[in-house]
Amino acid sequence: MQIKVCGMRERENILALEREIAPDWMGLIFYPKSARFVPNAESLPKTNLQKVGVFVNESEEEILKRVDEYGLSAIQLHGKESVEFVEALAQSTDKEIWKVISVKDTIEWDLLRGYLPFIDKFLFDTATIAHGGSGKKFDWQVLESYPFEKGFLLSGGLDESCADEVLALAAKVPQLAGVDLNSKFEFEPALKNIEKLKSFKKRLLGQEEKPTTDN
Ligand SMILES: O=C(O)c1ccccc1NCC(=O)[C@H](O)[C@H](O)COP(=O)(O)O
Repeated sequence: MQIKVCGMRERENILALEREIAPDWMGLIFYPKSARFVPNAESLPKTNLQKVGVFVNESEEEILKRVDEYGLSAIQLHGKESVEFVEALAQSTDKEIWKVISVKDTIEWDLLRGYLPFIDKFLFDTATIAHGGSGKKFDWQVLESYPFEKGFLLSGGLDESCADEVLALAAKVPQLAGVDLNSKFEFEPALKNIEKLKSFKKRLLGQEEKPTTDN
């Protein structure tokens, strides 16, 4: 099960994330209206973490510029990007492309089919006017009918208490490849609580120490 920690920006916090959590992915948000917006590359520390850039209805030119500038390994499209847009982007880059699906109540699976040849993952997040970072969960039951082989990430309001529920869903839907953690693990926007992340990771990956008994 992969872990993505999204909305990182602060130098020492990123270094602590790498040292203490070593997630599979670190998300950098390039949507100017987000409170977690990353304005420039200079303030970020050097890190070996794989970076995914989060974009909302951004132009291909701007996305590719950020890919080079920030050394992104993946591109997360978090707006209303069409299949045609994603196809063109896939022809211009060898980086992973993740398409976000914003979930209200139901998902029309057939509408997603067109993205499949051009993306590496779907990411399911809660629909919100701000596009992301809502801290709200959607009803994960809709994912139980996920019809594709392609892996996906689960996002939207995940918190410390979710680990068992995530594992239960993964047992039913093995395409669930990982989780995306954000606002429920923050002291303030873009400043993550490393201890909370640590305890969630232990629970999710089954490394939690079991209490010992005396007999
Ligand atoms: O987090 C933001 O501020 C944000 C704003 C606009 C578009 C995307 C944004 N975040 C992208 C993510 O992938 C978040 O991790 C995802 O929305 C879940 O956030 P949360 O509900 O806070 O766990």
